[in-house]
Amino acid sequence: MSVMLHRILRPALKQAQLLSAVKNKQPLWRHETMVRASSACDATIRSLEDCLEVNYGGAPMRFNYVWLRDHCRSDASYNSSTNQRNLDTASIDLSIRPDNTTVQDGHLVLTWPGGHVSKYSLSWLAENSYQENKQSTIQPRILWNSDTYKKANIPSAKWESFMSCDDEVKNFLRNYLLYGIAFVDDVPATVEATEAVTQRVSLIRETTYGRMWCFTSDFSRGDSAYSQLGLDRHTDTSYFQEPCGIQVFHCLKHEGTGGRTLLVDGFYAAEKVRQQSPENFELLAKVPIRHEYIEKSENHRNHMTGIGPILNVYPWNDEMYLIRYNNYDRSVINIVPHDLVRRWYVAHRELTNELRRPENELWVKLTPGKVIFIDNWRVMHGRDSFTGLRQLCGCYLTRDDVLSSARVFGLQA
Ligand SMILES: C[N+](C)(C)CCCC[C@H](N)C(=O)O
Ligand SMILES: O=C(O)CCC(=O)C(=O)O
Ligand SMILES: [Fe+2]
Repeated sequence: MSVMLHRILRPALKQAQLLSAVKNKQPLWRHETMVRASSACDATIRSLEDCLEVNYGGAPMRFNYVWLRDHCRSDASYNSSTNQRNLDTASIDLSIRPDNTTVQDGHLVLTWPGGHVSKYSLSWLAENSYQENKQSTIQPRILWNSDTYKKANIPSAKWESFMSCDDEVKNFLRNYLLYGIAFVDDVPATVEATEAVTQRVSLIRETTYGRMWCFTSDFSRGDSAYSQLGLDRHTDTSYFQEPCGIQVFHCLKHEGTGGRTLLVDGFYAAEKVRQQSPENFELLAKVPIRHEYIEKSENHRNHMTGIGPILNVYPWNDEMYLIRYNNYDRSVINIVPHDLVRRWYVAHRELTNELRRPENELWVKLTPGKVIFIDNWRVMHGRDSFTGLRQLCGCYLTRDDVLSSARVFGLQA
């Protein structure tokens, strides 16, 4: 029974399920939904040609013999204090089969030729079976447009508790993972405080723009961000082979008009394209596009390029994980045959139309004290043109470290 519960909760929660789970404060994540098998002897085993079939509550699970030997958790094979493998996988006979197979005390026990014994808890096997994982999402998300984001009424974290209380950081990260944006309020309007806030969740990713950057419309760099011009929705550092994962902004000062920040959930728009025109979605996910940053000024010389499709999708479950969309920084298309080029422009237009629907635009005015974290692999940002002195500080964060912090809190990322 407990195993069944585990099986029902764990696979990819769909949008509606996610929303109602959030509302009812039910567990959303892998670690929170894990339910251990209580009964020891409800498994049956069948030895097949190259795998073992384990029947343990849900759908039959199949484990390849080499996989089983490779995943042995005995001290000789695995160091459970460092969580690293000791075993040399290349030493396993690829036609290995166990001499003996039994189930004892909720564990599968295998004796291999030569006498080595491997034990696996049945619940661990259930968690790690292909049958359990094939449909699961790596990153559950709630896709939004302006209306649904506002209706969700997500609270901002507050500086005082954010700096002192881990639960506040956990809640903040939960929202960040689900929506791709999250706010911390009441932050002192300084670069130092902004840096301190980011260091509660991650390491700062230093780039050519610096570690913490503070910029204004002074044209100090060869980029339109350093002007008073409006900027259409885009993701940053599209010209990196690995675009920065997270962007942090804090407006320290604005004496003038305009300059609101535009936010658009790129995955929401791209999923619309996937539903309406799968062939266009596929073009955007396959055709390689180069982005480029060429800067040649007195103080800075840069030539960065990043090549990849606009939409990046995990091949095993079709889940989107990265959108690279920046029409300013998109470079020459010269590695795509002309007939594909035409079709790509049609697909790009459809995505752009979705991204530009007014109902998808969330506008916020960043004011001193309000720090925003933006998932730069998912949510686009832009701004209104503005007048007067406007000073923005912030930084990029290393994605791996943000996700690591989230996992340490038991969140699924
Ligand atoms: C954020 N900061 C002002 C430091 C840099 C802006 C980089 C702008 C560039 N066009 C891009 O989209 O990547
Ligand atoms: O000025 C802004 O609000 C944002 C500019 C921008 O797109 C950037 O700095 O990445
Ligand atoms: Fe930007």
